[in-house]
Amino acid sequence: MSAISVDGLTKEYGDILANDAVSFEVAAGETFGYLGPNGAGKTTTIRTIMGFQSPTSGTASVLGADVRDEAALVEAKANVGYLPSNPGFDGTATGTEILDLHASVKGDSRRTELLDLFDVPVERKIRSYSTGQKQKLGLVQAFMHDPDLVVMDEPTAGLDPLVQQRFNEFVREETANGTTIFLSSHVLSEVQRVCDRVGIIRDGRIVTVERVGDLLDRSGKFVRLGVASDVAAEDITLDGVHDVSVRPVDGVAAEAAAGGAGGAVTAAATELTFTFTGDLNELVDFVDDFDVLELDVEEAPLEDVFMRFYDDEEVTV
Ligand SMILES: Nc1ncnc2c1ncn2[C@@H]1O[C@H](COP(=O)(O)OP(=O)(O)OP(=O)(O)O)[C@@H](O)[C@H]1O
Repeated sequence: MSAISVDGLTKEYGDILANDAVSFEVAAGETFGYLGPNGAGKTTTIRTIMGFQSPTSGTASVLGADVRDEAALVEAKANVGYLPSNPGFDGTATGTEILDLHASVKGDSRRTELLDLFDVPVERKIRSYSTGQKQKLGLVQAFMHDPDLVVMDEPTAGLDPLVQQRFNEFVREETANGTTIFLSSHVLSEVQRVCDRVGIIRDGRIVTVERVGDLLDRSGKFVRLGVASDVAAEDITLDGVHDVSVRPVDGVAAEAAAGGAGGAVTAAATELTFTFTGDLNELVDFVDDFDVLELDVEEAPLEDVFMRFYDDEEVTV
């Protein structure tokens, strides 16, 4: 049985089609990332699968309970943790009071362990919390009853890099222990660190659902190569190179890029940028023939990935 099954889910808000026949499955034990830019429809799907709003058409099930069957969903949700985006806790309550309330409904067998990990000032009133402290309280609340499935809407928003790293390790440990995790994000690199598979949504429609490794292989790398010679786009003859752009760099810039001190650099220099979908070993062999001043290899930006999917879609429609 899938932990989450979404089937033709459509949600309209008046004239706005926020989810358009969205379908995907999240297997039990999987960590699934739901990716998309602002306004793509992620929160709409999450709120619908959590039963906070009804679908216009289509359906979804959570731990086997159809979201349109209120009684079944309430029962299933005893085993689900949920972290909304920007959790809106009552500002006049303390963290402890919030956790006590949730504990009375679902339990809190892991409260102490999680508070040690995420370090929340639980004795203080929520209105004095920073954004990150509220988010950490939300994480403790989502996991403290040791649920089988945790659904999180942008869980790392507002977390500093150290806590983000702690969160990533924690998610990997939870997955290893068999918990199913569904999280939304608009940052591919973040999802890439913890998720097995991703679903990408744009303008309310699923663009792709695939394994993170496959997605990154198809998306390629963004390469910036600085060389101490005059190079044209046609000189980059390597398989897997796309969208080459060439910019001559003046002597001073070349010297700075090379980290050289003193003495003007007279040779021409070139900065090339391109997307690379080939074998990185071949890229390394290829650049060995140049006098390399700079080489950066990064994940392709998420927007480029989205654009490529749109291009693909246009071709096939
Ligand atoms: N209650 C609502 N009433 C009207 N329109 C809504 C409502 N909630 C969301 N929308 C619209 O539906 C679309 C999808 O919004 P949604 O919040 O699901 O996107 P999102 O992917 O979660 O975005 P973000 O990353 O910015 O949180 C947007 O155009 C949004 O303006």
